[in-house]
Amino acid sequence: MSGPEREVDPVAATGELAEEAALRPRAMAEFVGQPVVRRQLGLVLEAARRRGSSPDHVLLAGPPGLGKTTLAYIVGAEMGVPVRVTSGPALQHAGDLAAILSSLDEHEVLFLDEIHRMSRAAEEMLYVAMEDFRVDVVVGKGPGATAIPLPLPRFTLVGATTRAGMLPSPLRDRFGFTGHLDFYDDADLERVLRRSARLLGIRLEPDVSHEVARRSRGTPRIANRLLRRVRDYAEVHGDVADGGVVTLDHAREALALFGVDELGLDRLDQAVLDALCRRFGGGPVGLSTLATTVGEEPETVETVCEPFLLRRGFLARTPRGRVALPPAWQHLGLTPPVREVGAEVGAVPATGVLRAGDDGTGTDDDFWRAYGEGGRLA
Ligand SMILES: Nc1ncnc2c1ncn2[C@@H]1O[C@H](COP(=O)(O)OP(=O)(O)OP(=O)(O)O)[C@@H](O)[C@H]1O
Repeated sequence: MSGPEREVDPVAATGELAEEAALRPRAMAEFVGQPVVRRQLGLVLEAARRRGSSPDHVLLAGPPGLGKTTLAYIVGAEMGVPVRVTSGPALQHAGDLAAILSSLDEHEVLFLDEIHRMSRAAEEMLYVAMEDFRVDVVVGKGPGATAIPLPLPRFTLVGATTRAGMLPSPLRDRFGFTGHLDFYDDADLERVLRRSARLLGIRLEPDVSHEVARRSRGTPRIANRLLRRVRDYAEVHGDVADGGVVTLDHAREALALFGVDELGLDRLDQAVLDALCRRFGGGPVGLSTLATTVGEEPETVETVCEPFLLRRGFLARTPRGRVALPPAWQHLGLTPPVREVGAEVGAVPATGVLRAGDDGTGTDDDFWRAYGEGGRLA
C-alpha cells in the first residue's frame, strides 16, 4: 500500500482506494454539484428505465478526482444492475476485451476507465461491440483465418477519460451521451466535506469545511484526503476520538503540517513560484531550467504543478517560457513589477507592448498577455 506523494495530488494512490470507496455517493441524489451532468445523465437513465431498456453508452470526461468512477457506479445503481470494471491499460490485446464482453450479463454496465489508453486492436473490437453488440472472434492465422461473430448481450459502456481530445472520433461518436465534469466550487466542496465527515463519524466546527474546501483545488478527492489528514491530526492532538469536535485550529495546524497553504498550493507549487519570481524575476524561463531549479523532473512540473497554477492564473506559458502573473507575486507577498512600455524582460526584448495608461504604463497582466501572444495590445 502506498499513499500519495503529495496531499494535493488529484490522482488516487493505491493505498487509499478502500477509504475512497467508503465515501463514494451511491445514488444520483447523493452526488454533489455538477448540476448539468447530473440533470442530463439523470434524464438519460430515467428515460431508459421507463422504456425498460439499457441506456445509451456514456462517456465521462474531466480531470482526475472529480467523480467519473463514482458516476459510473451510480449508473449501475440507478439501473439496478451490476457494474463490471476494467481500464484501458488492462486491455492491451483484443482477446482481453473479448473475454470481458462475452461474460457480461444482459443490461450490465461495463466501466472502462482511462479509455484513451486502450490498444488499437481492442479499440476496433469495441467499435463493433458498442454498435452491433457483437464481437468477431478470429480463429486461425494468415489467409485461412476466419472471423466468427459472437453475439453479445445488450450492455451499457461507461467510458471515462481525462483526455477526451485524444479519443478517435469513431469512438467518441459511439457514445450516446457525453458528460463533461468540471472543477467544483468551494460551496459544493463544503457539501462534499460535510457529507464525508458524517460518514466518517466526525464532528466539524462550522468553519472547518470552508477552510478545507478552499485548499482542495476544486477536487473532491483532494478535499476528502485533506479531511482525513485533519481527522488524524485532531485524533492525535485533540479529544475527537471521545466525541469531541474538530476545530478550525486542528484544521489549520494539520494543513500546515502537510505543507498545504491557504490556496491549496503545496511545497512544490510554492517552490516553482518562488523560483520563477525571485530567481528569474518573473520569467520567461524554460520548463527544464525551472524544473532543475526546484530539483524536479520537467514532466512532474508540467503535469503535476502547472495545470493548477495555470488555472489559478499564477503562471502563463508563453512561446519564450513560463512567466509569473501578478497573483503569483502577491501570493508570495511580493509586489509585481510594473513594466514600462516597450520594456525588456531580462536580456530578451519584449514582443508585447503594454496597453498604455495615463502615465504610459499598463498593468503587468496586460504586459504578459501581450507578451504571450507575441503581439501588440496598445
Ligand atoms: N460529486 C461528488 N459528491 C461527493 N463525493 C464525490 C463527488 N465526486 C467525487 N467524490 C469523491 O471523490 C473521490 C474521487 O472520486 P472518483 O474516484 O469518482 O473520481 P474520478 O473522476 O473517477 O477520478 P479518476 O479519474 O482519478 O479515476 C471519491 O471518494 C468520491 O467519493
